[in-house]
Amino acid sequence: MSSPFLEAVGLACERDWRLLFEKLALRLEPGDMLQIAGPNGSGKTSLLRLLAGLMQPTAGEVLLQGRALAEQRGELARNLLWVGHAAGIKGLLTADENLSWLCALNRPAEREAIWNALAEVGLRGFEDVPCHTLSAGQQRRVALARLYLDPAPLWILDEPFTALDKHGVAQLERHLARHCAAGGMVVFTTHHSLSEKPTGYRELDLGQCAA
Ligand SMILES: Nc1ncnc2c1ncn2[C@@H]1O[C@H](COP(=O)(O)OP(=O)(O)OP(=O)(O)O)[C@@H](O)[C@H]1O
Repeated sequence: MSSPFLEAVGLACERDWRLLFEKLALRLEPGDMLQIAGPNGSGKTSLLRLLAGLMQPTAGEVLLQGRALAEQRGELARNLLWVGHAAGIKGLLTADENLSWLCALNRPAEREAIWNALAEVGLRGFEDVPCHTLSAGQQRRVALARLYLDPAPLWILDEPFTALDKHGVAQLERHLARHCAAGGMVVFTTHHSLSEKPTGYRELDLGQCAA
């Protein structure tokens, strides 16, 4: 039997000497969408950071295609797109410049592709203005434009719906569902309840896994 795309085994996470969760297991296969739920402070962001290889677990391990994350740098960058809670956007750079350098870290993107992605997220006409002049929702949209540029199969998204208006929320829900329908995978946190759930949708409630 082949390994799952992403797997967590016996995962424990301690922060500031507090055990947030332990013995946590999960598996992700193409088409899966996993929503991490739970109260404030239950460890949702911490779990996403563990799955993205940005933090080391207190116990257990995360495997990407059967191999420990820690052993995989190039594969990780090719397979995984991380969009954190903070939009990660530099205020002095334009939307175009922000996306150029964010993409350059993994897969450089052509200017035309960047402008098309910005149009997809409703930012036509805002490509060349410094991001500090954009609203919070528009800055979030700049960060989310990466979901139209990066072919990584696994998206790990921390509170992607934050600051989006109703139309933006609906559009992002559709885009995530389409990604899963095409064989991609999404792991995300949100306090928002999805109105569109693909077949592979599951929820993991950290409130129920508290140590
Ligand atoms: N950088 C850090 N250093 C030490 N402790 C941290 C750090 N970041 C978070 N924590 C602690 O870890 C716990 C879980 O935080 P985390 O951000 O993972 O929770 P969360 O479920 O995502 O919360 P929220 O719903 O408020 O976003 C909290 O008690 C928090 O104080």
